[in-house]
Amino acid sequence: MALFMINRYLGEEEDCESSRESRSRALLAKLQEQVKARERQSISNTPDEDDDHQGDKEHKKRKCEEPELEEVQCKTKKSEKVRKTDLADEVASSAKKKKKRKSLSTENESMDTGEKESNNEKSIEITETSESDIAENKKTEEEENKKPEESVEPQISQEAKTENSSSQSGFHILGGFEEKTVQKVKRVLPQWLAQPDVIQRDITSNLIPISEVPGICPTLLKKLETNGIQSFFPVQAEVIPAILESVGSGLLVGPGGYRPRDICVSAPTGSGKTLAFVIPVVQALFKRVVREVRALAVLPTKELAQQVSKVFSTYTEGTSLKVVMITGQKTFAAEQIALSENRGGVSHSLADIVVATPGRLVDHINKNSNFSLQHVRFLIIDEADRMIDGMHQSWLSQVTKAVYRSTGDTQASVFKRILPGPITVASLSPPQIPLQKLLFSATLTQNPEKLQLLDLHQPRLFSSTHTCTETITQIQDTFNFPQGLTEYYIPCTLSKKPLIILHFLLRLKFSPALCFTNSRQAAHRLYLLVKLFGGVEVAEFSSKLSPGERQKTLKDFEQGKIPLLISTDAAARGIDISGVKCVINYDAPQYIRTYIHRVGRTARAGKVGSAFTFLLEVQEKNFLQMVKDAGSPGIQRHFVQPEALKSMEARYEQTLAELSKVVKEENAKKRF
Ligand SMILES: Nc1ncnc2c1ncn2[C@@H]1O[C@H](COP(=O)(O)OP(=O)(O)OP(=O)(O)O)[C@@H](O)[C@H]1O
Repeated sequence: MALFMINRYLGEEEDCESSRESRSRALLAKLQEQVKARERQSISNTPDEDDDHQGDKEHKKRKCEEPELEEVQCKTKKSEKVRKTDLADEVASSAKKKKKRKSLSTENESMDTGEKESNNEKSIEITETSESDIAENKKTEEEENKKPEESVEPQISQEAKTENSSSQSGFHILGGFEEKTVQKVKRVLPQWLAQPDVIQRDITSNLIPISEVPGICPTLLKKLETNGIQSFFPVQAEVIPAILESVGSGLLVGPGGYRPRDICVSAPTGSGKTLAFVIPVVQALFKRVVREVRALAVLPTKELAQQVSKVFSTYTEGTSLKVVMITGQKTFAAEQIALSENRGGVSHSLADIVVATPGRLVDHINKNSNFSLQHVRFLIIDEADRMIDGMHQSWLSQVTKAVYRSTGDTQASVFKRILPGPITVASLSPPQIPLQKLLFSATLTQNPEKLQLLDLHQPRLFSSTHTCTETITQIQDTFNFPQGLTEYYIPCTLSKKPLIILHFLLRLKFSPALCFTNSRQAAHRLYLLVKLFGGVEVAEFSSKLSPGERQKTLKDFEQGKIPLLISTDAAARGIDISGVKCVINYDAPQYIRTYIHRVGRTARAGKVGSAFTFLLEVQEKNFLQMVKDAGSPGIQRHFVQPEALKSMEARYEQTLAELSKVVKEENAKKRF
């Protein structure tokens, strides 16, 4: 029975060593045969002019082959790495002999020599004569790796060609200028990232009745039905049983006494990721006896924390489980009171589930001595890619410290927590409460280096973007877009942008519409312009508003009181506003992740929606390439006829004049 599993990142190098050695031996034998044949041939040949030349060639070839032979012999003995070093040594020693040399730096060279030189620009040496040896050594090395079974004949004739051409110029240029098929650099991902559990992207045709998903308790099934959930979305049907399975042995020990695997989920915007963690976490906590903070959900913004806290509260309602939100919306003291109480001189937790923003969470860890994370079983990181980017705040290391903080209690507790190290018999005894990380995002990075920052334990990935290692050639991450989303771009000029917005709202009745700008100033200016133009109710949403104002604005927009909401990226991530028919990127987003989250405010939960991006001529090429590379199913061109805007132009000019007055007034007010 396997006691534990060791994951190795073997990549493509797996088992290459022995096959390379046998290939090297085969090549060596062939080369030796070849040399003997030529020797025989040269003895039998009568010397005429051509033959002399041929003899010269043969001599040169042999000369060229000698290092090749040596090299191959070396190869049979040494590993790939050592061979590379030998080659480098040969280059160096040959270089010493020749004094005249030049250095040429070229990126093409690195492509030609494939993996070996793919990372850096290389310095290529140009010498008068014997660099051909080096070149041939290199070639042999390459060809040996590529097609070992081929005869050496083509190499030699190619060699002769190179020599002919070099004899005209007097020196050899190594690589770079011949047309060669360039090998694409393949990205090698660790197995858990390369082979995830696949989640279906199409929600509507993959709904699973809630009763068919195993392990959900009757209380929660009833609550789901009460909240209008008859079926689970694909991400929920996959992830809920996986989390429930990891708490199969109870809250205090992992399955079989081992630490459970961390779970990462990458699924499109609006695919129902929130319920995918709320349901299993709530069900797992039903079993708890003493109230302690056992689940901690961390989100990047107050609005998102509020949204998630609301879902937790819905499913814990009527139970003894308590949800507390710490985001800075209330005062620190008020949050302290909500988190714990002092009874008989001993602090008792009042929360089972804490939903927090990282800044406020760190404040409580450092300044609230009654706030304990020592019993946390689930650490939920929503919008995980954004949270990784915010890692410079070191919130995660502070949380980890707080989770494994020693109480100073010298009494040996059965469930004492120590920072987990490698799995050994000693480390498994006594068992301890495991900390399981649950990561969720629509744009989870596939960059192992970034994910490494989260210190994941044997992670398991659920992803709707299934990419197999063999096919991955690009470095950029690819993502899945919601099935019901139609993407458009609108070629336009700066001055026409506001008119097109008005045309969309007033004529085409594209509402409710959520319009994104790249800055607070731009959002405010556009808001003023549309308001002054008249004919459509409009509101703005940005960090300029107070949390209360932001909440009210979102509510009014959701209720249909405001058909157009102009926002910064403050509303781009995670915000779930039902019924948004259309997203307009008034300013094209700079990053693909921003684009995916912005357009993901529509076409949610299996519904349809459209996204329009205004593009200036200079932006078109790069933007369309970025969207294509990210895996977009296709972005269509939508052209707005200038005639369609004509009738609005006079009023628009007038509005612009009014706008400059209003802006001046506002600026003057700010000064006083
Ligand atoms: N099984 C379900 N049946 C019906 N509606 C659901 C179901 N699951 C989730 N929803 C609804 O789908 C909407 C989107 O869900 P949620 O906000 O969890 O998406 P998400 O994947 O977290 O999106 P984002 O990546 O943008 O944050 C919500 O309004 C939610 O109530």
